[in-house]
Amino acid sequence: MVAKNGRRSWAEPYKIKVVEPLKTTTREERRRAIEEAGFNTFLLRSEDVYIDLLTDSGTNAMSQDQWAGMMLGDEAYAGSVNFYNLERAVAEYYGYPYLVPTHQGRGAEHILSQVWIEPGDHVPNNMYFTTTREHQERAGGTFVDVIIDEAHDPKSEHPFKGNVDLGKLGSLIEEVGAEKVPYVSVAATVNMAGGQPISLENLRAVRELTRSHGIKVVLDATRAVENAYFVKHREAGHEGRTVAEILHETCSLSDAATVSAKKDLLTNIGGFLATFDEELFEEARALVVVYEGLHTYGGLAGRDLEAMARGIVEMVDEDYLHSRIGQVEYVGEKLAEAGIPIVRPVGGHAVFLDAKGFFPEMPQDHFPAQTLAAELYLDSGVRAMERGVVSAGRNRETGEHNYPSLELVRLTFPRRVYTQAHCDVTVESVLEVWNNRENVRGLRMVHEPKHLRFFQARFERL
Ligand SMILES: Cc1ncc(COP(=O)(O)O)c(C=O)c1O
Ligand SMILES: N[C@@H](Cc1ccc(O)cc1)C(=O)O
Repeated sequence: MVAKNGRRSWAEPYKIKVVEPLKTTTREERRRAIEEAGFNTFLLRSEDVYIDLLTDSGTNAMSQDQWAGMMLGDEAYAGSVNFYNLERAVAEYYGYPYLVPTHQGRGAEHILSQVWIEPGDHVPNNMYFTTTREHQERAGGTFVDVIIDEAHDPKSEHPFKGNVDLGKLGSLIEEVGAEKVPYVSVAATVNMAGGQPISLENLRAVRELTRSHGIKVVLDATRAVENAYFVKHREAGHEGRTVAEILHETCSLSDAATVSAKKDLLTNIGGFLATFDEELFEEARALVVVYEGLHTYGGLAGRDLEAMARGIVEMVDEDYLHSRIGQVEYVGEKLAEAGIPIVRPVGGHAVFLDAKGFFPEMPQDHFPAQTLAAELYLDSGVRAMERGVVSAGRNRETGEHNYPSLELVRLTFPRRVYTQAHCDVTVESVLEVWNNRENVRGLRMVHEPKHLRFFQARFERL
Protein backbone atom coordinates (compact mmCIF):
# COMPACT_ATOMS: atom_id res chain seq x y z
CA MET A 1 0.00 0.00 0.00
CA VAL A 2 1.30 3.45 -0.87
CA ALA A 3 -0.15 6.64 0.61
CA LYS A 4 -1.14 9.70 -1.38
CA ASN A 5 2.25 11.34 -0.84
CA GLY A 6 4.06 8.21 -2.00
CA ARG A 7 5.04 7.02 1.51
CA ARG A 8 5.13 3.27 1.94
CA SER A 9 5.04 3.37 5.73
CA TRP A 10 1.69 3.52 7.53
CA ALA A 11 3.13 6.11 9.93
CA GLU A 12 0.43 8.25 11.50
CA PRO A 13 -0.34 11.57 9.73
CA TYR A 14 -0.82 13.30 13.13
CA LYS A 15 0.99 13.71 16.43
CA ILE A 16 -0.08 13.27 20.04
CA LYS A 17 -1.18 16.37 21.99
CA VAL A 18 -3.06 14.97 24.98
CA VAL A 19 -2.25 11.69 26.71
CA GLU A 20 -4.26 9.38 28.92
CA PRO A 21 -2.15 7.31 31.34
CA LEU A 22 -2.45 3.53 31.20
CA LYS A 23 -2.25 1.30 34.24
CA THR A 24 -0.16 -1.86 34.24
CA THR A 25 -1.14 -4.77 36.49
CA THR A 26 0.41 -7.98 37.82
CA ARG A 27 -0.75 -11.40 36.66
CA GLU A 28 -2.23 -11.99 40.13
CA GLU A 29 -4.29 -8.76 39.86
CA ARG A 30 -5.48 -9.79 36.42
CA ARG A 31 -6.43 -13.27 37.65
CA ARG A 32 -8.63 -11.69 40.32
CA ALA A 33 -10.12 -9.21 37.84
CA ILE A 34 -11.05 -11.80 35.20
CA GLU A 35 -12.53 -14.14 37.81
CA GLU A 36 -14.62 -11.29 39.20
CA ALA A 37 -15.70 -10.55 35.63
CA GLY A 38 -16.89 -14.15 35.18
CA PHE A 39 -14.29 -14.65 32.40
CA ASN A 40 -16.16 -12.14 30.26
CA THR A 41 -14.03 -9.26 28.96
CA PHE A 42 -17.16 -7.06 28.68
CA LEU A 43 -17.44 -7.25 32.47
CA LEU A 44 -13.87 -6.09 33.22
CA ARG A 45 -13.40 -2.57 34.55
CA SER A 46 -11.50 -0.57 31.98
CA GLU A 47 -9.05 0.66 34.64
CA ASP A 48 -7.86 -2.96 34.93
CA VAL A 49 -7.10 -3.09 31.19
CA TYR A 50 -3.71 -2.21 29.71
CA ILE A 51 -4.34 -2.15 25.94
CA ASP A 52 -8.04 -2.05 25.16
CA LEU A 53 -8.83 -3.87 21.91
CA LEU A 54 -12.39 -4.75 22.89
CA THR A 55 -13.90 -2.54 20.22
CA ASP A 56 -13.38 0.30 17.77
CA SER A 57 -16.78 1.65 18.74
CA GLY A 58 -16.76 5.07 20.41
CA THR A 59 -13.15 4.53 21.47
CA ASN A 60 -11.63 6.79 18.81
CA ALA A 61 -9.39 9.80 19.51
CA MET A 62 -11.05 12.96 18.23
CA SER A 63 -9.05 15.61 16.41
CA GLN A 64 -8.41 19.19 17.54
CA ASP A 65 -10.99 20.31 15.00
CA GLN A 66 -13.60 17.97 16.44
CA TRP A 67 -12.84 19.12 20.00
CA ALA A 68 -13.04 22.75 18.88
CA GLY A 69 -16.43 21.93 17.35
CA MET A 70 -17.60 20.52 20.70
CA MET A 71 -17.35 24.08 22.08
CA LEU A 72 -19.74 25.23 19.36
CA GLY A 73 -22.50 22.89 20.51
CA ASP A 74 -25.86 24.57 20.07
CA GLU A 75 -27.77 22.87 22.87
CA ALA A 76 -31.21 23.92 21.71
CA TYR A 77 -34.02 21.40 22.07
CA ALA A 78 -35.17 22.03 18.51
CA GLY A 79 -33.40 23.06 15.32
CA SER A 80 -29.80 23.07 16.59
CA VAL A 81 -27.33 24.52 14.13
CA ASN A 82 -25.21 21.39 14.57
CA PHE A 83 -28.03 19.22 13.20
CA TYR A 84 -28.02 21.23 9.99
CA ASN A 85 -24.22 20.97 9.76
CA LEU A 86 -24.54 17.20 10.08
CA GLU A 87 -27.40 17.02 7.59
CA ARG A 88 -25.26 18.90 5.07
CA ALA A 89 -22.22 16.65 5.64
CA VAL A 90 -24.31 13.46 5.29
CA ALA A 91 -25.84 14.77 2.05
CA GLU A 92 -22.45 15.74 0.66
CA TYR A 93 -20.39 12.67 1.57
CA TYR A 94 -22.97 9.84 1.75
CA GLY A 95 -25.46 11.40 -0.66
CA TYR A 96 -28.67 10.84 1.34
CA PRO A 97 -30.97 13.88 1.44
CA TYR A 98 -32.99 12.73 4.48
CA LEU A 99 -31.40 12.30 7.92
CA VAL A 100 -32.73 11.04 11.25
CA PRO A 101 -30.10 11.18 14.02
CA THR A 102 -30.11 8.47 16.72
CA HIS A 103 -28.10 7.96 19.89
CA GLN A 104 -26.10 5.17 18.20
CA GLY A 105 -26.38 2.59 15.43
CA ARG A 106 -28.84 0.26 17.10
CA GLY A 107 -31.28 3.18 17.58
CA ALA A 108 -31.39 3.51 13.79
CA GLU A 109 -31.70 -0.29 13.35
CA HIS A 110 -34.61 -0.33 15.75
CA ILE A 111 -36.53 2.39 13.91
CA LEU A 112 -35.83 0.99 10.45
CA SER A 113 -36.90 -2.54 11.51
CA GLN A 114 -40.12 -1.21 13.05
CA VAL A 115 -41.01 0.70 9.90
CA TRP A 116 -40.10 -1.80 7.20
CA ILE A 117 -40.50 -5.30 8.72
CA GLU A 118 -43.89 -7.02 9.18
CA PRO A 119 -44.28 -10.22 11.23
CA GLY A 120 -43.62 -13.19 8.91
CA ASP A 121 -41.13 -11.32 6.72
CA HIS A 122 -37.67 -12.67 5.84
CA VAL A 123 -34.63 -10.41 5.92
CA PRO A 124 -31.55 -11.56 4.00
CA ASN A 125 -28.23 -10.27 5.37
CA ASN A 126 -24.58 -10.70 4.40
CA MET A 127 -23.97 -12.54 7.68
CA TYR A 128 -25.56 -11.56 10.97
CA PHE A 129 -24.61 -8.71 13.20
CA THR A 130 -25.83 -9.12 16.77
CA THR A 131 -27.85 -5.92 17.20
CA THR A 132 -29.07 -5.83 13.59
CA ARG A 133 -30.46 -9.36 13.77
CA GLU A 134 -31.97 -8.75 17.22
CA HIS A 135 -34.00 -5.78 15.92
CA GLN A 136 -35.04 -7.63 12.77
CA GLU A 137 -36.29 -10.56 14.85
CA ARG A 138 -38.01 -8.34 17.42
CA ALA A 139 -39.96 -6.75 14.58
CA GLY A 140 -41.18 -10.24 13.60
CA GLY A 141 -38.68 -10.92 10.81
CA THR A 142 -36.65 -14.05 10.17
CA PHE A 143 -32.96 -13.48 9.62
CA VAL A 144 -31.47 -15.31 6.61
CA ASP A 145 -27.73 -15.46 5.94
CA VAL A 146 -26.95 -14.93 2.24
CA ILE A 147 -23.23 -14.23 2.40
CA ILE A 148 -20.88 -16.21 0.11
CA ASP A 149 -19.55 -19.48 1.58
CA GLU A 150 -15.96 -18.18 1.60
CA ALA A 151 -16.92 -15.79 4.42
CA HIS A 152 -17.35 -18.75 6.74
CA ASP A 153 -13.87 -20.06 6.00
CA PRO A 154 -11.12 -18.23 7.93
CA LYS A 155 -8.46 -19.48 5.50
CA SER A 156 -10.10 -18.32 2.26
CA GLU A 157 -8.17 -15.41 0.71
CA HIS A 158 -11.20 -14.12 -1.23
CA PRO A 159 -10.70 -10.33 -1.46
CA PHE A 160 -14.42 -9.58 -0.96
CA LYS A 161 -15.65 -12.03 1.65
CA GLY A 162 -18.50 -9.64 2.41
CA ASN A 163 -20.15 -10.35 -0.95
CA VAL A 164 -23.75 -11.50 -1.16
CA ASP A 165 -24.29 -14.92 -2.76
CA LEU A 166 -26.77 -14.00 -5.49
CA GLY A 167 -27.82 -17.64 -5.82
CA LYS A 168 -28.78 -17.81 -2.13
CA LEU A 169 -30.62 -14.49 -2.39
CA GLY A 170 -32.47 -15.56 -5.53
CA SER A 171 -33.53 -18.88 -3.97
CA LEU A 172 -34.84 -17.15 -0.87
CA ILE A 173 -36.96 -14.76 -2.95
CA GLU A 174 -38.30 -17.68 -4.96
CA GLU A 175 -39.02 -19.74 -1.86
CA VAL A 176 -40.85 -17.17 0.31
CA GLY A 177 -42.01 -14.69 -2.35
CA ALA A 178 -40.77 -11.17 -2.97
CA GLU A 179 -43.63 -9.66 -0.93
CA LYS A 180 -42.18 -11.36 2.18
CA VAL A 181 -38.75 -9.78 1.67
CA PRO A 182 -38.97 -6.07 2.55
CA TYR A 183 -35.29 -5.39 2.03
CA VAL A 184 -31.83 -6.89 1.80
CA SER A 185 -29.57 -5.83 4.63
CA VAL A 186 -26.04 -5.32 3.34
CA ALA A 187 -23.18 -4.50 5.69
CA ALA A 188 -20.03 -2.76 4.46
CA THR A 189 -17.69 -4.00 5.90
CA VAL A 190 -18.92 -7.25 7.48
CA ASN A 191 -17.99 -7.17 11.15
CA MET A 192 -18.61 -10.81 12.11
CA ALA A 193 -16.83 -12.16 9.01
CA GLY A 194 -13.63 -10.38 10.04
CA GLY A 195 -14.18 -6.81 8.85
CA GLN A 196 -14.38 -8.04 5.25
CA PRO A 197 -15.51 -5.76 2.40
CA ILE A 198 -18.21 -6.16 -0.23
CA SER A 199 -17.27 -5.23 -3.81
CA LEU A 200 -19.10 -2.53 -5.73
CA GLU A 201 -19.70 -5.03 -8.51
CA ASN A 202 -21.52 -7.32 -6.09
CA LEU A 203 -23.54 -4.48 -4.59
CA ARG A 204 -24.60 -3.42 -8.09
CA ALA A 205 -25.71 -6.98 -8.83
CA VAL A 206 -27.73 -7.08 -5.58
CA ARG A 207 -29.37 -3.83 -6.64
CA GLU A 208 -30.26 -5.24 -10.08
CA LEU A 209 -31.66 -8.46 -8.70
CA THR A 210 -33.80 -6.79 -6.05
CA ARG A 211 -35.03 -3.94 -8.22
CA SER A 212 -36.91 -6.30 -10.49
CA HIS A 213 -38.75 -7.68 -7.41
CA GLY A 214 -39.46 -4.33 -5.76
CA ILE A 215 -37.20 -5.23 -2.81
CA LYS A 216 -35.25 -2.43 -1.13
CA VAL A 217 -31.57 -2.39 -0.20
CA VAL A 218 -30.45 -1.14 3.21
CA LEU A 219 -26.80 -0.52 3.79
CA ASP A 220 -25.23 -0.92 7.22
CA ALA A 221 -22.78 1.88 6.43
CA THR A 222 -21.12 1.81 9.85
CA ARG A 223 -17.70 1.09 8.29
CA ALA A 224 -18.55 2.01 4.67
CA VAL A 225 -15.49 4.27 4.44
CA GLU A 226 -13.18 1.38 5.32
CA ASN A 227 -15.10 -0.66 2.74
CA ALA A 228 -14.51 2.05 0.12
CA TYR A 229 -10.80 1.99 0.93
CA PHE A 230 -10.71 -1.75 0.17
CA VAL A 231 -12.64 -1.26 -3.05
CA LYS A 232 -10.08 1.30 -4.15
CA HIS A 233 -7.16 -1.01 -3.37
CA ARG A 234 -8.62 -4.42 -4.30
CA GLU A 235 -11.27 -3.99 -6.99
CA ALA A 236 -10.12 -3.53 -10.57
CA GLY A 237 -11.06 -0.20 -12.12
CA HIS A 238 -11.32 1.81 -8.91
CA GLU A 239 -7.64 2.51 -8.20
CA GLY A 240 -7.79 5.99 -9.72
CA ARG A 241 -10.85 7.15 -7.77
CA THR A 242 -11.00 8.81 -4.38
CA VAL A 243 -12.42 6.97 -1.38
CA ALA A 244 -14.98 9.77 -1.11
CA GLU A 245 -16.23 9.06 -4.64
CA ILE A 246 -16.45 5.33 -3.94
CA LEU A 247 -18.36 5.97 -0.71
CA HIS A 248 -20.83 8.10 -2.61
CA GLU A 249 -21.39 5.43 -5.22
CA THR A 250 -21.77 2.72 -2.56
CA CYS A 251 -24.58 4.64 -0.90
CA SER A 252 -26.23 5.44 -4.23
CA LEU A 253 -26.84 1.69 -4.64
CA SER A 254 -29.06 1.61 -1.53
CA ASP A 255 -32.42 3.02 -0.47
CA ALA A 256 -31.34 3.77 3.07
CA ALA A 257 -28.49 3.33 5.52
CA THR A 258 -28.14 2.75 9.23
CA VAL A 259 -24.90 4.02 10.71
CA SER A 260 -23.14 3.72 14.02
CA ALA A 261 -21.17 6.97 14.00
CA LYS A 262 -18.91 5.56 16.72
CA LYS A 263 -16.73 3.92 14.04
CA ASP A 264 -15.91 5.62 10.69
CA LEU A 265 -16.97 9.06 11.94
CA LEU A 266 -14.21 9.19 14.58
CA THR A 267 -16.50 10.14 17.46
CA ASN A 268 -17.33 8.71 20.87
CA ILE A 269 -21.12 8.50 20.42
CA GLY A 270 -23.79 8.89 17.75
CA GLY A 271 -25.62 7.25 14.91
CA PHE A 272 -28.19 7.90 12.22
CA LEU A 273 -30.67 6.59 9.71
CA ALA A 274 -30.33 8.25 6.32
CA THR A 275 -32.33 7.66 3.18
CA PHE A 276 -33.40 8.65 -0.32
CA ASP A 277 -36.94 7.48 0.50
CA GLU A 278 -39.25 10.27 1.61
CA GLU A 279 -41.91 7.92 2.95
CA LEU A 280 -39.42 6.06 5.15
CA PHE A 281 -38.11 9.40 6.35
CA GLU A 282 -41.57 10.58 7.40
CA GLU A 283 -42.28 7.37 9.32
CA ALA A 284 -38.84 7.28 10.94
CA ARG A 285 -39.19 10.90 12.02
CA ALA A 286 -42.48 10.04 13.67
CA LEU A 287 -40.90 7.13 15.57
CA VAL A 288 -37.62 8.77 16.57
CA VAL A 289 -39.50 11.14 18.86
CA VAL A 290 -40.91 8.12 20.71
CA TYR A 291 -37.65 6.27 21.27
CA GLU A 292 -34.70 8.66 20.92
CA GLY A 293 -35.63 12.35 21.09
CA LEU A 294 -36.70 15.15 18.79
CA HIS A 295 -35.87 14.59 15.11
CA THR A 296 -33.16 17.26 15.15
CA TYR A 297 -31.15 15.69 17.98
CA GLY A 298 -32.12 12.01 18.23
CA GLY A 299 -30.80 11.51 21.77
CA LEU A 300 -27.53 13.38 21.17
CA ALA A 301 -26.19 16.69 22.42
CA GLY A 302 -25.58 19.44 19.85
CA ARG A 303 -21.84 19.08 20.45
CA ASP A 304 -22.00 15.37 19.53
CA LEU A 305 -23.74 16.22 16.25
CA GLU A 306 -20.97 18.72 15.51
CA ALA A 307 -18.23 16.16 16.23
CA MET A 308 -19.96 13.80 13.80
CA ALA A 309 -20.24 16.48 11.09
CA ARG A 310 -16.53 17.26 11.38
CA GLY A 311 -15.61 13.57 11.63
CA ILE A 312 -17.28 12.96 8.26
CA VAL A 313 -14.85 15.35 6.60
CA GLU A 314 -11.85 13.68 8.28
CA MET A 315 -12.90 10.07 7.71
CA VAL A 316 -12.27 10.13 3.96
CA ASP A 317 -8.75 11.57 4.29
CA GLU A 318 -6.68 8.93 2.54
CA ASP A 319 -3.48 9.44 4.54
CA TYR A 320 -5.48 8.82 7.70
CA LEU A 321 -7.11 5.72 6.17
CA HIS A 322 -3.76 4.40 4.95
CA SER A 323 -2.45 4.57 8.49
CA ARG A 324 -5.63 3.21 10.08
CA ILE A 325 -5.89 0.14 7.84
CA GLY A 326 -2.07 -0.16 7.75
CA GLN A 327 -1.90 -0.51 11.52
CA VAL A 328 -4.41 -3.36 11.56
CA GLU A 329 -2.60 -5.02 8.66
CA TYR A 330 0.74 -4.66 10.49
CA VAL A 331 -0.55 -6.65 13.45
CA GLY A 332 -2.19 -9.24 11.20
CA GLU A 333 0.94 -9.77 9.13
CA LYS A 334 3.15 -10.14 12.22
CA LEU A 335 0.83 -12.76 13.66
CA ALA A 336 0.53 -14.60 10.35
CA GLU A 337 4.33 -14.65 9.92
CA ALA A 338 4.60 -16.28 13.36
CA GLY A 339 2.15 -19.00 12.28
CA ILE A 340 -0.80 -17.82 14.37
CA PRO A 341 -4.15 -18.83 12.85
CA ILE A 342 -6.03 -15.66 11.91
CA VAL A 343 -8.87 -14.81 9.55
CA ARG A 344 -7.47 -14.02 6.10
CA PRO A 345 -7.28 -11.53 4.51
CA VAL A 346 -6.83 -9.08 7.39
CA GLY A 347 -9.96 -6.91 7.69
CA GLY A 348 -10.50 -3.20 8.23
CA HIS A 349 -11.08 -2.67 11.93
CA ALA A 350 -9.63 -5.76 13.56
CA VAL A 351 -7.49 -8.86 13.44
CA PHE A 352 -9.51 -11.98 14.23
CA LEU A 353 -7.78 -14.93 15.90
CA ASP A 354 -9.12 -18.35 14.99
CA ALA A 355 -9.80 -19.95 18.39
CA LYS A 356 -10.47 -23.36 16.80
CA GLY A 357 -6.88 -23.20 15.53
CA PHE A 358 -5.62 -22.52 19.07
CA PHE A 359 -7.68 -25.27 20.71
CA PRO A 360 -8.55 -27.84 18.03
CA GLU A 361 -9.64 -30.44 20.61
CA MET A 362 -11.88 -28.13 22.65
CA PRO A 363 -15.62 -28.70 22.03
CA GLN A 364 -17.41 -25.53 20.90
CA ASP A 365 -19.68 -25.64 23.96
CA HIS A 366 -16.59 -25.21 26.13
CA PHE A 367 -16.34 -21.78 24.49
CA PRO A 368 -12.88 -21.72 22.87
CA ALA A 369 -13.01 -18.04 21.87
CA GLN A 370 -14.29 -16.90 25.27
CA THR A 371 -11.44 -18.93 26.80
CA LEU A 372 -8.83 -17.44 24.47
CA ALA A 373 -9.93 -13.86 25.18
CA ALA A 374 -9.62 -14.54 28.93
CA GLU A 375 -6.14 -16.08 28.48
CA LEU A 376 -4.93 -13.07 26.53
CA TYR A 377 -6.12 -10.71 29.24
CA LEU A 378 -4.47 -12.88 31.90
CA ASP A 379 -1.18 -12.83 30.03
CA SER A 380 -0.81 -9.10 29.41
CA GLY A 381 -3.91 -7.06 30.22
CA VAL A 382 -4.82 -6.83 26.51
CA ARG A 383 -8.60 -6.90 26.23
CA ALA A 384 -10.18 -8.57 23.19
CA MET A 385 -13.73 -9.76 22.36
CA GLU A 386 -15.31 -13.17 21.84
CA ARG A 387 -16.98 -13.58 18.44
CA GLY A 388 -18.07 -17.20 18.43
CA VAL A 389 -20.77 -19.39 19.91
CA VAL A 390 -21.48 -17.03 22.83
CA SER A 391 -22.07 -14.11 20.45
CA ALA A 392 -24.19 -16.26 18.14
CA GLY A 393 -26.77 -16.91 20.90
CA ARG A 394 -29.50 -19.53 20.72
CA ASN A 395 -31.84 -20.62 17.97
CA ARG A 396 -35.22 -18.97 18.74
CA GLU A 397 -37.15 -22.12 17.84
CA THR A 398 -35.07 -25.02 19.19
CA GLY A 399 -33.40 -23.21 22.09
CA GLU A 400 -30.06 -24.83 21.11
CA HIS A 401 -26.84 -22.82 20.85
CA ASN A 402 -26.26 -21.48 17.34
CA TYR A 403 -22.91 -23.01 16.39
CA PRO A 404 -21.22 -20.60 13.95
CA SER A 405 -18.42 -22.00 11.82
CA LEU A 406 -16.29 -19.02 12.86
CA GLU A 407 -15.10 -19.21 16.48
CA LEU A 408 -13.05 -16.04 16.74
CA VAL A 409 -11.40 -13.58 19.08
CA ARG A 410 -11.36 -10.02 17.81
CA LEU A 411 -8.41 -7.66 18.40
CA THR A 412 -10.16 -4.42 17.48
CA PHE A 413 -8.23 -1.23 16.88
CA PRO A 414 -9.64 2.11 18.02
CA ARG A 415 -8.84 4.85 15.51
CA ARG A 416 -5.85 7.13 16.17
CA VAL A 417 -5.34 5.71 19.68
CA TYR A 418 -2.52 3.17 19.96
CA THR A 419 1.10 3.24 18.78
CA GLN A 420 3.23 0.68 16.97
CA ALA A 421 4.82 -0.30 20.31
CA HIS A 422 1.34 -1.16 21.65
CA CYS A 423 0.86 -3.29 18.54
CA ASP A 424 4.14 -5.10 19.23
CA VAL A 425 3.17 -5.81 22.86
CA THR A 426 -0.11 -7.24 21.63
CA VAL A 427 1.62 -9.52 19.14
CA GLU A 428 4.07 -10.73 21.81
CA SER A 429 1.21 -11.57 24.14
CA VAL A 430 -0.70 -13.54 21.49
CA LEU A 431 2.50 -15.53 20.82
CA GLU A 432 2.91 -16.25 24.53
CA VAL A 433 -0.65 -17.57 24.77
CA TRP A 434 -0.11 -19.61 21.59
CA ASN A 435 3.02 -21.20 23.07
CA ASN A 436 1.13 -22.21 26.23
CA ARG A 437 -2.09 -23.26 24.51
CA GLU A 438 -1.82 -26.92 25.46
CA ASN A 439 -2.37 -26.25 29.17
CA VAL A 440 -5.61 -24.34 28.74
CA ARG A 441 -9.02 -25.64 29.90
CA GLY A 442 -12.35 -24.36 28.57
CA LEU A 443 -15.25 -22.70 30.36
CA ARG A 444 -18.79 -23.44 31.54
CA MET A 445 -21.53 -20.80 31.29
CA VAL A 446 -23.06 -20.11 34.70
CA HIS A 447 -25.19 -17.06 33.92
CA GLU A 448 -26.95 -16.48 30.63
CA PRO A 449 -28.93 -13.29 29.97
CA LYS A 450 -31.98 -13.53 27.69
CA HIS A 451 -30.89 -10.99 25.07
CA LEU A 452 -27.47 -10.42 23.43
CA ARG A 453 -26.05 -12.78 26.03
CA PHE A 454 -22.38 -12.19 25.20
CA PHE A 455 -22.46 -8.76 26.88
CA GLN A 456 -23.26 -10.03 30.38
CA ALA A 457 -22.85 -13.84 30.45
CA ARG A 458 -20.66 -15.27 33.23
CA PHE A 459 -18.41 -18.32 33.11
CA GLU A 460 -16.31 -20.59 35.34
CA ARG A 461 -13.31 -22.70 34.50
CA LEU A 462 -14.05 -26.33 33.76
C1 LIG B 1 -21.66 -3.46 11.67
C2 LIG B 1 -22.36 -2.84 12.84
N1 LIG B 1 -23.64 -2.50 12.74
C3 LIG B 1 -24.29 -1.94 13.76
C4 LIG B 1 -23.71 -1.71 14.98
C5 LIG B 1 -24.52 -1.12 16.08
O1 LIG B 1 -24.02 0.13 16.44
P1 LIG B 1 -24.02 0.72 17.92
O2 LIG B 1 -23.04 -0.04 18.75
O3 LIG B 1 -23.61 2.14 17.72
O4 LIG B 1 -25.41 0.59 18.46
C6 LIG B 1 -22.36 -2.07 15.13
C7 LIG B 1 -21.72 -1.91 16.44
O5 LIG B 1 -22.44 -2.09 17.42
C8 LIG B 1 -21.67 -2.65 14.04
O6 LIG B 1 -20.39 -3.01 14.14
N1 LIG C 1 -20.47 -2.34 17.11
C1 LIG C 1 -19.51 -2.36 18.17
C2 LIG C 1 -20.11 -2.55 19.57
C3 LIG C 1 -20.75 -3.88 19.74
C4 LIG C 1 -19.96 -4.97 20.06
C5 LIG C 1 -20.48 -6.25 20.05
C6 LIG C 1 -21.78 -6.43 19.67
O1 LIG C 1 -22.23 -7.71 19.48
C7 LIG C 1 -22.62 -5.36 19.45
C8 LIG C 1 -22.09 -4.08 19.48
C9 LIG C 1 -18.48 -3.40 17.81
O2 LIG C 1 -18.59 -4.07 16.84
O3 LIG C 1 -17.51 -3.52 18.49
